[in-house]
Amino acid sequence: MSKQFKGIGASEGIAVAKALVLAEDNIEIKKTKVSNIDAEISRIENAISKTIKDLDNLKNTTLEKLGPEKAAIFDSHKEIASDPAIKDEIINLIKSESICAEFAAQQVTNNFYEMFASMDDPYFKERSADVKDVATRIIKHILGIAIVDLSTISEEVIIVAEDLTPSQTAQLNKQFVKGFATNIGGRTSHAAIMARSLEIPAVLGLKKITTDVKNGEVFALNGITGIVELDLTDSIKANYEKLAKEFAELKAELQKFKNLLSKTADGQEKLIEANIGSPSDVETVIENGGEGVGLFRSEFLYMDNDHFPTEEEQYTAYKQVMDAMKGKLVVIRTLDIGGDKKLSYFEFPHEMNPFLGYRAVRFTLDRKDIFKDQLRALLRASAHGELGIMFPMIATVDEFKRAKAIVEECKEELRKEKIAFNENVQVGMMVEIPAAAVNADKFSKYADFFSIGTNDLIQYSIAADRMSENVSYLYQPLNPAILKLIDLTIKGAHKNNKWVGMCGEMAGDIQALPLLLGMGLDAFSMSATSMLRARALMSKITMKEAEELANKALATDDTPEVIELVDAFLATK
Ligand SMILES: C=C(OP(=O)(O)O)C(=O)O
Ligand SMILES: [Mg+2]
Repeated sequence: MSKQFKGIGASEGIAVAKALVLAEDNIEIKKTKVSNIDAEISRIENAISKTIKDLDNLKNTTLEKLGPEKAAIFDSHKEIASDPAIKDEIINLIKSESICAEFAAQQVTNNFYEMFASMDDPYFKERSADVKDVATRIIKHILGIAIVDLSTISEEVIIVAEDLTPSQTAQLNKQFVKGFATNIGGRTSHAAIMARSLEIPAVLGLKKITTDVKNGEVFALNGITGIVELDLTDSIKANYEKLAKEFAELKAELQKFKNLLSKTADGQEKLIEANIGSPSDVETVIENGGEGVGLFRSEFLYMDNDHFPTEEEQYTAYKQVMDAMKGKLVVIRTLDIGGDKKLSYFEFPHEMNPFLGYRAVRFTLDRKDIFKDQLRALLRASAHGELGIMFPMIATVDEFKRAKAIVEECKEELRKEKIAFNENVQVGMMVEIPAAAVNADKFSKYADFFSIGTNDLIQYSIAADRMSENVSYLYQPLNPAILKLIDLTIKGAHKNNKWVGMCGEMAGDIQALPLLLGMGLDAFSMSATSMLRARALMSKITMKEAEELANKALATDDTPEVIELVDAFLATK
């Protein structure tokens, strides 16, 4: 019998290969008293300069292999290695306690590590891994321990390790490293980000995979499901090999769609776009052939900050996205804060139901000062491409009109200040509250476009918290009641010749795609890695068959019937 372990699928793909288990760096360091203090100081100084040299080399190879953004990790490593505070503390400890350099280095870097690791903020938690990586390198240099170079691997393996440090991942050669499995780490750890850039399948957070699998043992890893399987029988192994081959073929097939327009089989053009949370996400959008950004969740600019970002700070971020998208439509949503999205520097009033409370446009309409900083930044960014400004959580026509009036007020200010902006910038709204969906034909008299936010629309329509496991059985995008609200929204927009997109997760759902096409959705905005699959499927569907399917689905009584219809339809594609 084979054995299965479940971890976090952090980078898609399937691999079957021999395990290369990396031994943990358990370097034993004794507290040794020394008499020659100067000699110890030169040992630490030499080790730090060797470390900095290594990091320069790693930065250069990463720059060549993965580009500037990934190489930047080694700048932060270099900052740690050359931090005078760390070096001075080590030297002071050597002097005050007359101890050896390695012990002092371990002591000081451990303090920094623990300080970062104990912070609540995930950013700093992850920086602790950087401190550890740099510290290990310095200590190995002090002790003259060889630093394993993973770039020399010359047979096909899956690397198994406690964690993979950024410097280790940067050395991996895709030709031989077929995957990696680690005890710790999650989807946002460095190892995960690197794995996705290198397109190496990875399963992280497997807890004790370094002891579960033996060095040299052939095992399988599925980066999509997060499953790792050991003690493979011949037939299970063959099945994984088949899946790996199919995955590789599918990926190659999808690449063909990268530079194609999104079209149905009968030539109806649509837009397939991406949702992003920060300017750095744009790179992946372009790599995956995105035809625009359908949702930039601007709240991340506010959440990753210690103050409300200024007009200038926001303008810089928005302009960066506009420039990178080179004239393709970029829809930026104004601040959608409140609910579960909190700010460290602002206290929201305590409410019984924060998701139904003071949030998003309800907050910005109340805090015109904060709203205007954002709107001015957005208008200024509109001069650099094709921008859509979008308001979240609009519930009434009056709210939309009030928000739009503030845009007009900002435009007037900018005109007076002779600051450039696009006079015809589109101003639209999210449809994520049932009241807006039901009356979409009224809203579309005023809004230039809609984007359906199904993540919230579903939870508000079915009264099922999108976060609750207990009621997840109710949270069904394919519920015919949800389809009816989507249909009303699309018809309501088209009645006044406005376009309508979708930026909730449902837009990237393969089962939903034929139905959305059939109902007439114009733009589909999803995670960047789902775009090519959606474009490929779209190319196989005619509008006529999609419309017939949607009509049948709208006439059903409940979700299982819709699923049955869609699955039968997809089986023919
Ligand atoms: C896209 C949406 O917004 P968010 O997930 O940010 O609430 C939505 O509600 O569908
Ligand atoms: Mg929402």
